[in-house]
This record gives sequence, structure tokens and C-alpha cells, in this order.
Amino acid sequence: MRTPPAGSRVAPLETIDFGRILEQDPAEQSKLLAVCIKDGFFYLDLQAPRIRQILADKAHVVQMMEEYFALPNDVKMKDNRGAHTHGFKPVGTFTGFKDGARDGYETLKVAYPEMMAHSPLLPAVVQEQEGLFDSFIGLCHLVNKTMLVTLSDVLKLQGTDRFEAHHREGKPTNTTLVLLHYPQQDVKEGMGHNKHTDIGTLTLLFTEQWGLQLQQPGADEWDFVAPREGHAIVNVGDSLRFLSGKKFNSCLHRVVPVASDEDRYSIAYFLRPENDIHFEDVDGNKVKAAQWHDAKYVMFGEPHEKQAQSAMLTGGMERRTVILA
Ligand SMILES: O=C(O)CCC(=O)C(=O)O
Ligand SMILES: [Fe+2]
Repeated sequence: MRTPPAGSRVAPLETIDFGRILEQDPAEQSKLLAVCIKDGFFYLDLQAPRIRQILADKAHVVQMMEEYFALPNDVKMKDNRGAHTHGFKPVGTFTGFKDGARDGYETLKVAYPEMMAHSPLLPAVVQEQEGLFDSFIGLCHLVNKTMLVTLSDVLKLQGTDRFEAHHREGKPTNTTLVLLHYPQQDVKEGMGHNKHTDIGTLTLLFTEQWGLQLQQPGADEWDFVAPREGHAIVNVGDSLRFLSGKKFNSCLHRVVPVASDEDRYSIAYFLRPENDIHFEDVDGNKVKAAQWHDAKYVMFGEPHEKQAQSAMLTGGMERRTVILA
């Protein structure tokens, strides 16, 4: 197991018990709202009997990932569909965490609408284990949607103001499951995954290894997020921050390579809004959710200098020093 470098800071994150959210426990519901406002990043305990199948499914998905990512690149490239929500992406497509470096991870993406439709376009490895992916994606979706409904309830939102009114089933959406593999890399190369806020609504992240870091709103330091068995890590994305009228925080995070003799695997389920809804972005412009998604993916691939000129990558969450000329 990788460990963070000696003396590293570890983020003191709160824990929400999903079993108690399912039971509609008022204290846990209020705590969920408070943590979305304060940090926008928390541990989610998934060990309650009614949900822990998600942990068993996750372990099987990790096994499948180890086999899939061990395939030669040209075989995996057959799953590349030139899309950001579907199929394979090779290492180096976006920026790494160090200036000038490219990213150090490859991904396989399984789009929620294609999974629901059992589309023949799904990657062959997913079609071979359709039962597993159906179950896992279904449970990830249930967890994120349940938290969304709970947040609307606690805020006493009504009608079209409710968050789930922007996430109706059957509407076109960029919601997707992303399987990430970070091959062992020379720490000095500075590859990893560049700092960013997530594009969508809520991210459910499973990771068994160190490497993920976050920056608390307004802070300069980066804290490691300790992997914790039986738990996922949840973070608020730009879209939910915008839909909340910027009341919720969306922490800046990144993945740094940590000296290790093993590869790193992580799984992210990105719940995103309907493509056609509108919100006000970081600069106060009215944009469509799909437009924000597509533009931000273009930004992920731009050189660091260009990324630094805009608040898009960091969702407006980075402490910015104003230099007065
Ligand atoms: O690999 C990880 O732990 C985090 C990945 C991530 O932040 C992302 O894909 O948005
Ligand atoms: Fe992320």
C-alpha cells in the first residue's frame, strides 16, 4: 500500500453514514447539508446492510480493471470513441499536476444512458459482465440521487427549484462511470492528475491507494485524502455548486504520484445534470450544462499557461491573488 511522504498533511474530512440517510435521520440529513456548504468533500460510509452490495461490486470492478488495463494499448484503443463520456482514453491526453507535464492516467468510461439502454456500443468488457456493471452503476446512481433529494428536502426546495428536477430520468445527460488506472510513474515527472473541480453534480469516488489531495477553500496547502475501507469519497461538482446559487463548496483536488511499487486504481461515478438545463457559471454567464461540460474538457487538455488564465479549471474555487498594476 502506498503511503504519503512523511510529514504530509491529511485532510480532516467529516463522515456521513449513508444508512442513516436512507432512514431519513434528521440529524444526518442536516449534517449532509452542512458539509456540502462548508467543505463540499466528505467520506460516505457504505457499510449499512441495505447498501453494502456496492462495496462487493466495487471489488469485482477493480479485479476487472486490473485485467483490462494490462492489455496492450492498441487493443484498448479499439474502445476509444473520441468522446469524453464513453470508452477508452490513453495516458497523456490532459495536463499533469506539475507545470508542463501531461497526465499519468488512462480511463475507461461507461455512460449511464448507454448502460440503461444496454447499448451494443458499450465496451466489450462491460458487455461481458453486464450484470455486474448494471448492479454497480445502478447502486452508484441511487446513492448520488438519494443525496440530491435529501439536500433538496433539507433546504425545503419546491417544484422546479428542487435539485432532482434538473436530473430527471430518461433525459440526455453526461452522467458516466469512469475507471481510472495510474501506472507506476517516476514521482519527479509530475504526471498524476492536474488540479481541478469536478464538472458535474456529485462525484462518488472509490480509491484504495494514496495520491488524492485537496485544497480547503481559501487555503494554500494541499492535504492528502486518506483511503478508507468501506467508504467512498464524495465531492460536490461545479454544476451543483452553481445550482445551489454558489452556496455549496466544490473543493479543488488533484492526484500526485506517490513513491510505490504498485499501480493506482480508482473509480469515479459522476452524476451530472440534464444536458439542456441552464445555470450561472463562475463568471456569472448563463450556460447550458452540456456546454460547461464540453468546454471544461477542452480546458483539461490546454497547456498550464492557458489554464491559469481562466477560472474554468478551478471552478472559481482557487484563492486568487489580485495584483494591482
Ligand atoms: O483518481 C482519483 O482519485 C481522482 C480522480 C478525479 O479527481 C477525477 O477524475 O475527477
Ligand atoms: Fe475530480
